[in-house]
Amino acid sequence: MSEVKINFYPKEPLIALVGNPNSGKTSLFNLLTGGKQKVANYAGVTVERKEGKFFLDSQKFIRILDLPGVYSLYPRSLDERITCNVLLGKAEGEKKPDLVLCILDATNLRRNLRLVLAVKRMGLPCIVVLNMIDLAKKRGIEIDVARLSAELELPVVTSIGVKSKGDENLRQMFSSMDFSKQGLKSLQLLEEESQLSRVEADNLIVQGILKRLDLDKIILDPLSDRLDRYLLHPILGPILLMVILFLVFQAVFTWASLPMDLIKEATEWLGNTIGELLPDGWVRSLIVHGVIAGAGGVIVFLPQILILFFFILILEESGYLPRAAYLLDRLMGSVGLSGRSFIPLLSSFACAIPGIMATRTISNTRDRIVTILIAPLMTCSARLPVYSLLIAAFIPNKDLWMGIGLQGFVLFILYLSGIIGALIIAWILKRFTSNKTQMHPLLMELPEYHLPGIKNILIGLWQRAIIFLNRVGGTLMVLTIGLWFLASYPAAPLGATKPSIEYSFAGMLGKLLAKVFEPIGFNWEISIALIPGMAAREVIVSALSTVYAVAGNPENASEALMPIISHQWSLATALSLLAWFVFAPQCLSTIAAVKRETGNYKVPFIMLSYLFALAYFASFVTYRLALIWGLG
Ligand SMILES: Nc1nc2c(ncn2[C@@H]2O[C@H](COP(=O)(O)OP(=O)(O)OP(=O)(O)O)[C@@H](O)[C@H]2O)c(=O)[nH]1
Ligand SMILES: [Mg+2]
Repeated sequence: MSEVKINFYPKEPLIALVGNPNSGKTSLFNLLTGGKQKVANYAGVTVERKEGKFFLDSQKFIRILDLPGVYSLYPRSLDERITCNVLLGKAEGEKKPDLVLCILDATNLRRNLRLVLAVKRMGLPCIVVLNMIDLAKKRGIEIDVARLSAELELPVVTSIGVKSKGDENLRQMFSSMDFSKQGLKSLQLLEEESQLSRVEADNLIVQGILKRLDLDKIILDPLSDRLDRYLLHPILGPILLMVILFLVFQAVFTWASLPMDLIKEATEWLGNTIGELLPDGWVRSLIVHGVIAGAGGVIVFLPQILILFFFILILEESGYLPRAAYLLDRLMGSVGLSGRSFIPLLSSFACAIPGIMATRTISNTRDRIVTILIAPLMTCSARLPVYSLLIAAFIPNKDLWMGIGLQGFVLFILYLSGIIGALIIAWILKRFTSNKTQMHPLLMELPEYHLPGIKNILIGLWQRAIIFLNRVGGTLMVLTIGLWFLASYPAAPLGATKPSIEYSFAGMLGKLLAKVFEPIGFNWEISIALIPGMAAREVIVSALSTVYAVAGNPENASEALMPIISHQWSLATALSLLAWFVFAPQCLSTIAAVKRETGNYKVPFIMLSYLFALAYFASFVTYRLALIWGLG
């Protein structure tokens, strides 16, 4: 039977937001539609098309599409192709837009105007939006909007993407427009020319316009210039980058301790109170051992995740991140990657999935696949609870030097191990895959420094918290309850001498698995917890809480996990488990995302196998060395 594809296009008018990367399209999209898409101060943040609604009145609305930024309409990478396909009406399941909003960075008209000419040439109705008009004014760039509109033969409005009523002019324009097909006049199509001459011709046209509007002087931002003299200095720059990262990890431990203690006390209190209220039996065991011990064990790490993201968001919004890419370009080049891979790898510190999606900005396929393969080695936020638990239980909280704590230092080393591992793997992959394409030098735009907006940061943190809590309430809860069941049944036989969990399904399975993991120092409790931990890394924390709660002393049901493991495990085991989590692919959604983004099973299969092998090897070496040093 052949498949019949039916495309259903909603009848509402469709507006597409098009513009150079980092010109503020997503900021405006969020303002117009009330959306909460990711905004950050570097090129290539948006890599998918996103849809939202703009309501003209209580019933009528316009559909608005946010698109990846493009420099031209000759796509080089996957994300640029998405935009071009939408404009050409070739995007799957989407009609040709009825209107295009060309979003321009008003401080850089020279580059931005070229795209307007290209869009105009496509024959789509178009409105030009001069965004970042606040920055332009501050820098003394005065744009005569009426004259620009006359020059372009297009309507022009100004906007501020970061101010709450910054989209007012656009809203007014929408409300006065007739969105019927006849109401939107298409622009005249210019005749076809060869590509090169067209680029040259466009440059001349833009130059002419700028000259007539008295805007042909290049006015740079003096502050960005001055800051870059230090932050991009060949020696000082990398040192400052290291210091910044190091301080972030210190803060993750020191700032979080108070809120973490509060959450810990609250969960213990809740566990004990509910434990006392409920009669002894399976319901009490499920709620206290399964739900409260499991979820409480993980929620306690929320403050650390938020502190980490607070810094990441500030670095993103300020415009420092692409500078870090620039600083690390040579290092990345030495292992065969371009600085283009930096932003996707950096996104992977939040979670490998958006990182893998961000590889769409990499035009070279081999580079893209290598970046996808090493993305899971960047320490994602789901590892933080695991690292944090083990560090707090096994690494003494003492000062190394001048207020620098040992715990923060170990966390820094763990992050670094992932990065070094990734660089080594990239280098090996480069040796074994033929690379016929030439290395391209990094051509990346350095945006100007902005003061991060409080609102954007708060929205970003809020979203992170929601993602984390949803995972705790969803996947984690289901798996924990499942594990509680396996750990509680079948019940121990009469006259049993050992803890009941040892007679349960989980106990039996754990003992079987322990044979595989014994050489790297994992006991059967860890072995069993690794299985639900495949769904998501932080699940191992709740799984361990549940396993030990079920196995533990029923009198003190909600005893915290930390003191238990620090008693029962050797330091060698803890270090080995840390090494395991640096490398192991304990995340099924990442594997699924790789399959989706590469379209085949080969890459996810290679990823799973090499990561497991690497993790086992790293844990084995760590464990054996620790034993030799007498840490067993
Ligand atoms: N001062 C100022 N900053 C703005 C304005 N509009 C956006 N920004 C900032 O500019 C940066 C880029 O904004 P985004 O909305 O992510 O840009 P984008 O065009 O969607 O970028 P890509 O998705 O990478 O193509 C962010 O740091 C915003 O906070 C504006 O009008 N004024
Ligand atoms: Mg965007």
